Amino acid sequence: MSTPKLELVGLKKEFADGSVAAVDGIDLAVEEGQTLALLGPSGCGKSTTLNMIVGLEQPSSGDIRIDGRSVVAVPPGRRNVGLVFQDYAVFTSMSVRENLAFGLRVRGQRKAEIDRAVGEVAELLGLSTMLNGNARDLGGSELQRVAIGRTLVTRPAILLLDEPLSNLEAGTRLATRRELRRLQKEAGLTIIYVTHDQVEALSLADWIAVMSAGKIRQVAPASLICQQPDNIFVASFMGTPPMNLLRGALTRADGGYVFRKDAFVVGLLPGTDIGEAADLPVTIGIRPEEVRLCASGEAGLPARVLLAEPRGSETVVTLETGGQVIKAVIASDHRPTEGRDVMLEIDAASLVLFSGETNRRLPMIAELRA
Ligand SMILES: Nc1ncnc2c1ncn2[C@@H]1O[C@H](COP(=O)(O)OP(=O)(O)OP(=O)(O)O)[C@@H](O)[C@H]1O
Repeated sequence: MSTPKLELVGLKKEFADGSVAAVDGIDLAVEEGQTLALLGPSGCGKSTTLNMIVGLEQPSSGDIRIDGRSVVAVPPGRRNVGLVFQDYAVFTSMSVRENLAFGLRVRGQRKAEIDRAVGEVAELLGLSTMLNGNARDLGGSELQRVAIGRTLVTRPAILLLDEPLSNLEAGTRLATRRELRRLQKEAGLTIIYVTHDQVEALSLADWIAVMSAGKIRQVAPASLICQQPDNIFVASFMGTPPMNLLRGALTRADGGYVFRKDAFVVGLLPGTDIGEAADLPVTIGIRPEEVRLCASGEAGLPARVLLAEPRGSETVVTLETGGQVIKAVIASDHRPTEGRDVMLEIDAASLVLFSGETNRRLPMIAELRA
């Protein structure tokens, strides 16, 4: 296996005045050319992690390796890591060109080299026609691109982006997101992208690391993390709306198992062997996208529609079934009326089980079946 571009090993940060660790022993590897999103609620330790990678904060313990070499003792300017904050850090008294050239000029590079590097980065970021304009005349998206460009001209081995889109309004944010995606593909950069916005993380990153309370709860490909959360924290954090989580018990039935919570009963695939989980308390995870409303006359679980909230082509439906309240996401053209009785179907192969004791995912039923 190749050496990861960046590796965090048991990385920990305790601030002098705090009783809890802001970053509590995290392990993470990012391969060259990958974009990894560090995703988690406010205060979970994302920025502190970035600050340690770039060298603005010193770890309490653990190691940071770039290309296999520890950089903990290397001063920030020599780590070859670029950090872009949400506040653009652009000099509004300067032109775009001067802003882009700044980092190379302070390093004493020759004018010809600076011009070439600035030209390349401006081209990559779609700023070529704006080079002579003043930064104070730029809009939010352009300012953010200049901020990224100022970092890119120094050719960082790793680019760290800390909530780079959060100061932009919705329309500009979408456009800048597309620009970032293109940049990342064209320049083959290794990027760590900090955000609390999962839609942004899912659309920009190849891998997602979900953080809470200073710890990494799961690292998984963006395409898998919603379907296969490792634990209840990730299951309840990912997805809009997140997975329905019901705590109940498994009992054996007809050579397979059923999950029961009061009057809510759902069968698991017959013949599924979930070993130690049998007769133990479990939490079942039902993705809202896997709850289907049956056509009229079709048999299913009886339910009542409590609420139907359209959001464009999809509608989030809140249902009461067997004494439980669950959410379903269905196509808006099949939107049911509030208060109506319906039948629903839940695909047994899509259910996710968590141990009631450890809150960790038990082997996926779908995996066992494969
Ligand atoms: N310089 C500091 N001194 C003391 N505590 C700090 C310091 N910086 C951060 N913290 C604390 O460490 C924890 C993690 O903060 P951090 O800013 O890394 O989280 P975050 O996930 O980036 O949050 P946000 O999304 O709000 O920026 C918080 O409890 C915060 O109050």
